[in-house]
Amino acid sequence: MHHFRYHGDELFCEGVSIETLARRHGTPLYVYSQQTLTDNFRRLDEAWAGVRHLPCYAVKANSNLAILRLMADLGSGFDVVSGGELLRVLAAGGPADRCVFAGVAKTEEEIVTALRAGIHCFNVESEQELERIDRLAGDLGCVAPVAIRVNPDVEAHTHAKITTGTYENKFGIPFDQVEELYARAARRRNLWLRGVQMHIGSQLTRVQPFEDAVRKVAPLVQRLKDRYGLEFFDIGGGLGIVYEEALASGDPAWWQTPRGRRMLTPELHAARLVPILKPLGLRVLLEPGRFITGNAGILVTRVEYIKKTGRKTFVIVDAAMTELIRPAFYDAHHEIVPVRRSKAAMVECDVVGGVCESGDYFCKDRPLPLPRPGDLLAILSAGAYGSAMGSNYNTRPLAAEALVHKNRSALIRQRQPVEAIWQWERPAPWQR
Ligand SMILES: Cc1ncc(COP(=O)(O)O)c(C=O)c1O
Ligand SMILES: N[C@@H](CCCC[NH3+])C(=O)O
Repeated sequence: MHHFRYHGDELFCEGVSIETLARRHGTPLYVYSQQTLTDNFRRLDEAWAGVRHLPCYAVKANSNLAILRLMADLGSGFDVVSGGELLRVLAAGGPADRCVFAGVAKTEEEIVTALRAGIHCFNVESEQELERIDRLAGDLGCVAPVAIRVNPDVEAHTHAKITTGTYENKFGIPFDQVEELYARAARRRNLWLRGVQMHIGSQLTRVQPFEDAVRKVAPLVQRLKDRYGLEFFDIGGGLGIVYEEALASGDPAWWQTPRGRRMLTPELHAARLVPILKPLGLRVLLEPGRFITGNAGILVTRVEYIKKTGRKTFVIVDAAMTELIRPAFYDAHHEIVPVRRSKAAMVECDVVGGVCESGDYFCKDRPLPLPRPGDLLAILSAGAYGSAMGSNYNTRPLAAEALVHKNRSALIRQRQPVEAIWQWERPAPWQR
């Protein structure tokens, strides 16, 4: 269950009013519910109780230190995709030996950082990367734990920009080259073949692609395990969440939404995959990102102006694509609700930000109770790939973030001071 509810006409996160938070911290403001984050993690963890497993939270979804600290306290591992994400996890008190490191472009510096920290495993995405890791481990006099990321070439049936497991994508090693590559890797002296990894895409709302991929890869994993004594099979993340009826359905991933849309649940996901995975006798690693944080966060924004063009009604707000780029980038749907419910007439609106891009919108032609300047709106399901994809475009400071726990709230990221945006810039020496 997520914990964003109306009490009377006022929207709350757990026991704290959103209006109060907006007054205290200003807008645009991200607000996260600790209970929702905790419930989501535990729900997924319990769904997989039938097999030895470790959820490794995908840091890219939301990398705020307080959220990483919470995940570490819940016993999560971490999936990182850069040296920076690894250092964040360590800064948050997360254990290096529960970090898996994916990414197609790992630099020498990142690999050395990860080797020195003692990570659980590199998820290797090319033969050249494997050679590089082997050489750097030799230089450091250590052995590098590796898993090869398999690209199983299955269709994930999700948005084209977030599918990762076909040969059209840059990720992983083509399925039919994997066995050969393990054989070559086994001959290298500084590699420890520890597992196999895959990840087919994000925001999957059907179990079938997961099942297709796991069924296809499992026999290969069995052979590799027999040959090299592997410890784990990491099946990645990708569990989708409800976006379209986020508030009403009350649940981050529920079998059926109020309007009858069928969604994938972690229970169904596990129920279909555990029977295929358990006979392998390996620990199963999972890399959930969106499922953990997606519906645990909202973006609170204030209406600045209303503008009618004769063709459109624009609700112009103080958040923009710099705070939440998903609608601009993927045409993603995010539910938008008033922080204080009103009886205003429903009007078809475009809710837009102030960035100088026509693509800077949160919704188009959507019926909303027409707000007035000064009103607050909440953009829902914004906890994953929201703040984490924030940018300084148009010299806009990164938004503030607050975490709510029952009746308490804390600012877990202060709004970026505007001068901080240009603090590393300077005129060239020949300028005035
Ligand atoms: C390798 C890897 N693992 C995990 C994730 C997390 O995905 P999601 O947030 O969809 O669970 C991603 C992003 O798609 C990824 O690329
Ligand atoms: N950023 C994307 C998902 C990409 C997942 C990372 N591989 C989103 O907002 O949906």
